[in-house]
Amino acid sequence: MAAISYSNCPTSSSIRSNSYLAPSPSSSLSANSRRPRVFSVSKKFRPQMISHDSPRYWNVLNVQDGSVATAESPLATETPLIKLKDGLTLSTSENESSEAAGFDIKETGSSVSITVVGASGDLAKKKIFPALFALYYEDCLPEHFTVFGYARSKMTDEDLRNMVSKTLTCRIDKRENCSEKMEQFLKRCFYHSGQYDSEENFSELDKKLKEHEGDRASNRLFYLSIPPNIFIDSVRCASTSASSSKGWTRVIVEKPFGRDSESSAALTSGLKQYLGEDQIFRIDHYLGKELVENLSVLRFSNLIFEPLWSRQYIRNVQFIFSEDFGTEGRGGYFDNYGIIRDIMQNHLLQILALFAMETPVSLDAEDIRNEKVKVLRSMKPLQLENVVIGQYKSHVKGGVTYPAYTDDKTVPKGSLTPTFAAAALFINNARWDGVPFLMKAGKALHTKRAEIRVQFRHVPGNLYSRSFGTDLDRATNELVIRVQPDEAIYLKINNKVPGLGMRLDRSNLNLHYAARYAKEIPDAYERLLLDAIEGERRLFIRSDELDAAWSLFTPLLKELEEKKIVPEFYPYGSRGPVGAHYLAARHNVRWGDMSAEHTKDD
Ligand SMILES: NC(=O)C1=CN([C@@H]2O[C@H](COP(=O)(O)OP(=O)(O)OC[C@H]3O[C@@H](n4cnc5c(N)ncnc54)[C@H](OP(=O)(O)O)[C@@H]3O)[C@@H](O)[C@H]2O)C=CC1
Ligand SMILES: O=C1O[C@H](COP(=O)(O)O)[C@@H](O)[C@H](O)[C@H]1O
Repeated sequence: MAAISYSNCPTSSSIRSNSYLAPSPSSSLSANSRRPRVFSVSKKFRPQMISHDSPRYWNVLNVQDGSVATAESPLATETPLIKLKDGLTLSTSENESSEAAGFDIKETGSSVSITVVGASGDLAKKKIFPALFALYYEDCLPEHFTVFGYARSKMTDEDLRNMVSKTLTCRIDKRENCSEKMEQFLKRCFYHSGQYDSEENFSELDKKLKEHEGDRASNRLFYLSIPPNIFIDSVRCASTSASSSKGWTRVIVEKPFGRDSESSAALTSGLKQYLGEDQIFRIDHYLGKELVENLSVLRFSNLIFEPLWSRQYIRNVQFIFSEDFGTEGRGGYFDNYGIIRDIMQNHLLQILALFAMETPVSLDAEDIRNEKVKVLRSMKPLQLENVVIGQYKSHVKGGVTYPAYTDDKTVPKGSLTPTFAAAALFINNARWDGVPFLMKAGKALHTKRAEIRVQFRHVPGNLYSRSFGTDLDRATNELVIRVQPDEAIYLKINNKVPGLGMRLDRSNLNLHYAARYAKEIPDAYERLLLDAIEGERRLFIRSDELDAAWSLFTPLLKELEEKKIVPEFYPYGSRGPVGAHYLAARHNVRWGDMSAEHTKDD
């Protein structure tokens, strides 16, 4: 039966788990929620749970008149409430059996307040507030929600609204009622100025939050959009003075999660002094990108890919990230981290884990994260000989001078911090033994792009090998998942050029998102914020994943720093250090984005 949703939100988990591919209705539910629950009691309302299409929405049958209502599950709200349409709420003691559960009708609903800690900062302005507005525009936020900005800067509610309004867009021009929606959204935004280590200031925030929450069950989400050295202080103050007493409290933590294994472990134990692991949402925004989400769909819902997904057919896999701008404005932060910590250890490694994992038991967060962590734990720590590092230098092009990394005033002169790195990694398991997984990440390169390239093996005894000359690599299939920009999935195949002769050509079977779908793709932060509100942890990083990720990179990072390895300098706007080609060649790999036939379109 189709779920009846009272929300128009096109991206809520109810819709996502209810895809046309029709996974089993319970496929995205936690183990606890899989058992059908039957609630019955009061004379007036005798709702009976008949299906749960998502963790968030349950279809509830009124056994008296046979009508079906969509209810928000207590699992989603983490409060013992089942919210029916029209603001009615059934509260229940969450009885697991089919025994009477004791419903009691209250005319309230739960509220969610989202506090952006560090609201005056770059990320808040650039990503978080716009994502919240987009969710509001799409009707994805709960009916009773409030957004609070918190930072030291002195601002009024009105100042915050002015600041936020400058970055809000409806993403696509001429969307209906955009300015009214913006006004309505801004009315829900408030500001409180305070120190990050002041329990008193957080108590003041708590008071303001309570004024907005009223009698409702109150759920609170804190987004730590602040430098990492103040994460723990903020969490201590938020949890002791501003956590919810009648609902859930969750904290989204932004990267960097430490600089190495030790600092990451210290951060985790610091956070866990005040929060349970289930309250911590470690964000890696690459996991929220549409094509990264699609990776598992592509692999597990198409018969043609999964059988090929192993060392038997795949020669190598490449994860490529490039930006055509430098560290502009973020040099101070970047110099302490470098490209390996900024991009490889998190974004690219997370994609690798998703790419290489075994089929999870279900789409449950824990099942997926269990498989990802197994991949990470099967990998050898990175060796220096399998890494190339680079740093961009100044370059003059068309009369314009592009700066060197060290020209940034916030970067120490003579800094050896890499702005580019290439690496070869290996997964020591039966599926991937011997297959090089190459990563390449760089700033100030010739293009902005993130993609996954899967290069397949040669066709054994290829009948047409003469048509390819001596370069058999040109004849192999390559699957490209272009994460951004201009999202696409395409497969390079060999085909005959039409005509009477027998000439072969290479063509792309292309799923080009802009051509296939009229609808714009939501920003990663929208998906992740919605998931955090809904308690969906699949796209957030669990602490054991984080430990395993750091174990792979920490020895290398220490060696680079202790030996003061000098990066290879490459001109701003170039294709990066040539060392990356030698590294690939040593593993019999050619970078897919560098091949002679690589054109702008692919
Ligand atoms: N910006 C980006 O694109 C990305 C950022 N991140 C991460 O997100 C978090 C926020 O990033 P971003 O917004 O760029 O950070 P900002 O440097 O802009 O800092 C955010 C806010 O924190 C406060 N703050 C800054 N420095 C200090 C300090 N030393 N002590 C106390 N408070 C301070 C400031 O607010 P006030 O002075 O008003 O208190 C500032 O507006 C960081 O952890 C960053 O690494 C992750 C991915 C991308
Ligand atoms: O986490 C980070 O990501 C951005 C790139 O994100 P994108 O979504 O714009 O591709 C990168 O610029 C930044 O250095 C890094 O910290």
